[in-house]
Amino acid sequence: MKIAIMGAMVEEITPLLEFFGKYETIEHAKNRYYTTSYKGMDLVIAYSKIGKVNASLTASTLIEKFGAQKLLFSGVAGALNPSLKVGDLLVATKLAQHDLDITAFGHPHGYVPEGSVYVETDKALTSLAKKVAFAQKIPLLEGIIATGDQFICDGVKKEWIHTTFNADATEMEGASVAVVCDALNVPFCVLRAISDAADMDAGFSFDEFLVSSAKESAQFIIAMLDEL
Ligand SMILES: Nc1ncnc2c(CN3C[C@H](CCSCCOCCO)[C@@H](O)C3)c[nH]c12
Repeated sequence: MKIAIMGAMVEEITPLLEFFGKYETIEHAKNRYYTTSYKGMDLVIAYSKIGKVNASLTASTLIEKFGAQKLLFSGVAGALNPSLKVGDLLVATKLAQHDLDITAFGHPHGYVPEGSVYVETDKALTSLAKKVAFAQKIPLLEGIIATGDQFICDGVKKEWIHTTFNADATEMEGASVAVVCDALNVPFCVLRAISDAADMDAGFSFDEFLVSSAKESAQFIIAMLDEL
């Protein structure tokens, strides 16, 4: 079984590379792909760089070039749900693009013809995440993620995304990974640890908690590998 583990920023995969210790590095399309093996599984690890376009390229490459049969995304996110605090873990049940907008033609936010507002994650992977959380007595929220090519750092935009998509968290890559995995029929999950509240203090909070929250998400992903 070949499993891809993907992040957007180097900080989101560094904890993984440190855990696995030794790996091969393959350069491709201005990206680096790290291959290793773990408990009989072939792993390919990469960070895409920030944003939906970068994430789409990396997710596609992980599947089409490296043959990933499942894809796990690990990273951080901004909280939209007021009950989510820095360090809390969220596993996505479905994801939408909050900045995809052809509402001028009567379509809902996040929708384009032949598409859908939401893409659902793999139910088996989501329930595996819940099982791991239960076993480790870690609170894990199952929720909706709204993705867009913007770092959200003001209350008005935060509330608009929260309300429009009933979203629990926001980030900049998950929904594009979802579209790619759905189109290529690869089971995927998106796991995020909260780094900020997507409000006016988000930049400072993100800077302070990126590394610790990224590590939390990565450690949870490793715990999921042990149960895969
Ligand atoms: N509130 C928020 N709004 C949108 N996304 C997020 C995310 C999730 N990731 C972090 C990173 C955005 C941060 S850019 C930082 C650049 O620093 C580079 C140093 O200059 C991008 O990959 C999405 C955490 N909080 C968010």
